[in-house]
Amino acid sequence: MLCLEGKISLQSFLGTSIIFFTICMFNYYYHLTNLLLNVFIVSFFALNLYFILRFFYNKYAFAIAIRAALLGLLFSLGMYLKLVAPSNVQIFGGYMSVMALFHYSEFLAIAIVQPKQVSTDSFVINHSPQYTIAAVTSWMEFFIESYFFPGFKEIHWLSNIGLCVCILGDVLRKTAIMTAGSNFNHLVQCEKSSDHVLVTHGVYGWFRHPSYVGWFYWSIGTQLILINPICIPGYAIASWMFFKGRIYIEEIMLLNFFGQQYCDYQQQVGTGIPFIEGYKI
Ligand SMILES: C[S@@+](CC[C@H](N)C(=O)[O-])C[C@H]1O[C@@H](n2cnc3c(N)ncnc32)[C@H](O)[C@@H]1O
Repeated sequence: MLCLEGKISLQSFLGTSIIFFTICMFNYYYHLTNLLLNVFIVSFFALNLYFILRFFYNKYAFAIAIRAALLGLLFSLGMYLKLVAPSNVQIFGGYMSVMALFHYSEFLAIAIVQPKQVSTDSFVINHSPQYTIAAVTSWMEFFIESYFFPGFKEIHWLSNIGLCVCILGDVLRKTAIMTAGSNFNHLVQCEKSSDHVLVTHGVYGWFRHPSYVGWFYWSIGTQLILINPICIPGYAIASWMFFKGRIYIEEIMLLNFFGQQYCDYQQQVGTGIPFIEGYKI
């Protein structure tokens, strides 16, 4: 059974996705309004969402509902742009949908496996200042290049490869969360809880850090979608450095928790991210 927070988020995400996508498609097929007007209509509804949700939900539920609803709106707006925007902007629509789906499904996955710990942080929207700076930098690169070299952003087959990388990365990450279940936590745990067990089956039999492997490739995939020649290597290097540090710290804790059992696991299974060894005794 999905917890209350999960249900609220699902209703809000699906509600706005379906409503806005239907409005956009109706407009698109019957040529009722043009693209810019549609973007304006969706933005106007987004403002109204605030008041509608505030009316229905208490403060806590509202904080979840508004985030999920806005992500649903971003998801549907992205799909719409992918279909109807000028050719050099279409790929930004795909990027918007991928981002929205990733952040919403992070929340939903935690709501399923860790219902007692789910909070607005579970959307990982404001993961860290570096994450936000990286996102804004990639948007700037996209729009500058799309203005000066529009043809460059029309290599759709390349962008679609990025889309596939993102989908596979996200599926791997969510599979890892589901496999680890209540042992999974967005924050690296420094104290072992009594019910924490070492997971080594399923995707944890392929890689020691499958959710990081998925996130690593997903992050590079987002830049491939945007065909951002500067951010593609930039994201690869930044993500690699981030996960190298994260895995090192996490494995010190895991060795403390599970001792020889974790040592044996390290011998049998690699981290999954190229050239990252983890912490070895
Ligand atoms: C954000 S999760 C990441 C899990 C793992 N590194 C991955 O990439 O799938 C971090 C939490 O998972 C726990 N964890 C990591 N690997 C684990 C494993 N194989 N079995 C059980 N718990 C694990 C850690 O103790 C930490 O609190």
